[in-house]
Parts: sequence; C-alpha cells; structure tokens
Amino acid sequence: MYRKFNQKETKEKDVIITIKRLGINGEGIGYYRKKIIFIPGALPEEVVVAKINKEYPHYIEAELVRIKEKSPDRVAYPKRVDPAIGGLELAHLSYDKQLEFKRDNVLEALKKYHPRGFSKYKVKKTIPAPDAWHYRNKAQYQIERDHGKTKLGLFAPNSHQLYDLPVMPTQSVATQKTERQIKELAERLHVTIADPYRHTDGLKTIVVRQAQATKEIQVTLITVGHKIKNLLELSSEIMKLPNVVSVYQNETDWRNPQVWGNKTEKLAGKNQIIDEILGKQFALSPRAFFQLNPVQTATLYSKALKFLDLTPEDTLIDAYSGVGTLGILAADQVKQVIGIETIGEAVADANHNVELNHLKNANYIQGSVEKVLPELEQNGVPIDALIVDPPRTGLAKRLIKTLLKVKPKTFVYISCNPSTLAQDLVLLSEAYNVRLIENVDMLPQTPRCECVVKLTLR
Ligand SMILES: C[S@@+](CC[C@H](N)C(=O)[O-])C[C@H]1O[C@@H](n2cnc3c(N)ncnc32)[C@H](O)[C@@H]1O
Repeated sequence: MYRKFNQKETKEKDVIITIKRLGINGEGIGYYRKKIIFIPGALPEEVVVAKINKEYPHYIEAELVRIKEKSPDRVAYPKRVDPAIGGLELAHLSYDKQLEFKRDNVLEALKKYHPRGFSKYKVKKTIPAPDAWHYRNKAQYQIERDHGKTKLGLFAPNSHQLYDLPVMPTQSVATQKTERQIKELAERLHVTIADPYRHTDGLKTIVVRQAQATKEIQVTLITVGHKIKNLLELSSEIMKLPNVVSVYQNETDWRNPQVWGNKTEKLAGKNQIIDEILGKQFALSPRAFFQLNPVQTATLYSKALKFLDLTPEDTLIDAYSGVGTLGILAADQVKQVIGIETIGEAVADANHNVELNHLKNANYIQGSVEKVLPELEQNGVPIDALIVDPPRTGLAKRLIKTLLKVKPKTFVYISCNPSTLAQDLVLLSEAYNVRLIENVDMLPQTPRCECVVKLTLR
C-alpha cells in the first residue's frame, strides 16, 4: 500500500492531504492547491502523507507514504502480497464499505450523466459475494526469465515490472497451484521463455481456467512464435496434472498489444471444458468469455432472467452472447432465442451448448450486434425481448438508434461499467423507463461493478 521500496525519498514533495472520497478506480481523492489529487490506498476521512509523482494541468498523481489519521473502515491488507499488483485495489477497505462504494459508483455515474428521471431510479444495495476471497476461476499469469530465475505472475498496473506471485488471495487455490506446477515443469523441461527485451520467441503467458461444477481444468500456453522448444513435452506433462483435461497453444507476436493472439490450436486432451450454471451445461473453448466468479454468476443471471418477464410467445435476442449462457438459461421460457456474438469460437461453443442442453429453439449467429440486429429486424424477426451484456465500452450509438426504432417491449442491460451504462441510459430513456438497477459483486477487493438494469417501454 505504501511507497515502493526502491523509490527515492524526495521530502520536499511530500504533502499532507485529507481524503474526501474514493475515485472510480478505488483511489483516495483529496485536493492540493485547488487541484484534485489521486492517492491509491488512501481512504475517505484519512489524513495521509503522500508523495507527488506527476502533476498534470487538472490533477495530480501521488503515492501514499504514511497514514497520520486512520479510517475506522480500514482493514489489514493481505499478507505476503505486494500492493503494487493490480486486482486488489480495495483490499484495505472493509467488505461492507466495498459494497457501498460499488452502489455509490452507479449513483455518481447517474448523477454525472443524468438520464431522464434518474433521481427516481431504484438502485438496490449491492449483493455481496458469499466468499470475498479465492473466487477467481481463471488465472492469466505472465512468465519471464530474469537473471537465470523464472518469474511467474502479474505486472504492476501500467508497468513492465513482473511480480513473481507466490499467492494471489482472490485467485482460486487450484488455478494458482496449477500455474506454479506448470512453471516448474517449464523450468525442468527447459522450455524457451519469450524475452520481452530482446523480442525473442518463446512461452509468454500461462492461462489456467477451471470449471466449477466439473472441476475440469483447461490450460492455454500463449507463445510468441509457433515452434517453441519442448512445448509439446510440456503439454504432455501438463495433462498429467490433477483435473487438467485440455491444453491449447495460442500464438501471438510482439506487435500485438493484447495478451492473446489470433491463432489457437489444441495440443492435447478435450476441445472444451464443461461448466454448469443454474442446471444448464456450458462447454468452453479457450477464447470464449465466461464470468470469473461462478457463484455470483448464477446470482447475476437469475436476476437478469427475472427482470426480463418473458412469455412463451416471445422471441428473445441474447446480444453479446459469449458461449450462449443467458439465452440458453432463458430458452425454456420463450418461443425462440437468437444470440449474437463476434468471436467465432464462442459462437461455435454457444451452438454446441444448445445441443448439449437438448434445446431446439435457440440459434447463435456470428457478427456484431450493431450489424446483425437491424438485419434481423429487416428480415421480419419479431424482437420482443432483449438482453444486452456488452464489454466496458457499452452500446454503440448506432445500435441504440436501432433499439429506439425496434423498441423491444422488455429489455435487460447487464453492465460492467457504470459510466458507459449511464451514458447509454441517457439515450435509451427517451423510450424506456428504468425500473430497477441491481449491483452484484462479482469481483470483491476490486473496484469493478456488475449491474443488471430492468427497462420497460414507456
Ligand atoms: C461481457 S461479455 C458477455 C458474454 C455473455 N453474455 C456471458 O455472460 O457470458 C461480452 C461479449 O460480447 C462480445 N462482443 C464484444 N463486442 C461485440 C459486438 N460489437 N457484437 C457482438 N458481440 C460483441 C465479446 O466477445 C464477449 O463475448
């Protein structure tokens, strides 16, 4: 939480700040010489000593040095974890206050963009996760060799410094254990590790995902380049680890700023792992999106389905459908489901999942929602009910325009970003009433929110 050990003290830049509130990323916010100052790790009402790192025309970035007056909501930070690692931005705040913070984030975004009638929206209390630790079912760790020592872990935010991770307290025990076993195997088999400084080929990232219901584990080895020394031997050894049923290679290159590249190839075992939500089965390929907290996923999806108020005559559009989770869960209640998703592997998984669950009334289409939804309408498909679950960027303006024309009678918006949600509601509230917003805490210890919104035609 405090100053990084290798940073030099520059006393003259240390300032004393009273923290007023938390920012959307969980940082403490105060004021210094009439400018807003962001101090990660500081809490509201605390008086802290901070070191100014960077000053911009409208704000200042600083680092927490010492707490002079402590908040009663401060809790002990997890032991043996470097605070420089991302993903634990709220771990120093009591869990009750984390839940309040997530609700406040939604209220603040509504206040900022003020969609029609926003002050009357019912924004319910955040639903807590039954377990605020060890909930993440997928680990995506980088691997590097540094002065003859292999490091496996996460980068500090906005940095190229890799932290070797003996423990990550939000990650499930099994995924972490498998990650470290793979690291040991890679060392023992002398698998070439990619070098980010010299841009050489090799193993770069190890992804481990576990299905909660079946315990099956899928491993993806992300490599720079295709032919990596001893990768196939590594894959055979990984298959012998407990619960591992599937090993893939995903290939990237140094020009790609994303972690994942475009080519994915199976090295050993099954094509997919199978998970279960609310009694339905879902096969998952390595690239397919799946929520990270399986227990809360069931809560989130139950809310979404309840908010939809479906009837047996409805055609439901599952937009941004991933592996078809929401549409498949709703299929028994409607006449037909049409899903739309850009990633080909996820669409293939979704259609496979339709068969896996013995459904005859659901079909998933590859394409962007902005393009496919107007085409469906033009082809005379009745769009009675709609569920949208977009990425953080929210809905494209072009899509909102189509929705305001098509006007599905019942509509649920699942959002992982209150800011884009509030902006989209400004436009959608021209035709829709916002009945209810409910936050489900999918990612405890982080500032991330996930909310479900019930919209009905005016
Ligand atoms: C937040 S995930 C939701 C997935 C799914 N509803 C679930 O709960 O598992 C968003 C999904 O939208 C897909 N996606 C992103 N942009 C899209 C677009 N313009 N049109 C269709 N799908 C898109 C992503 O590939 C991803 O699978």
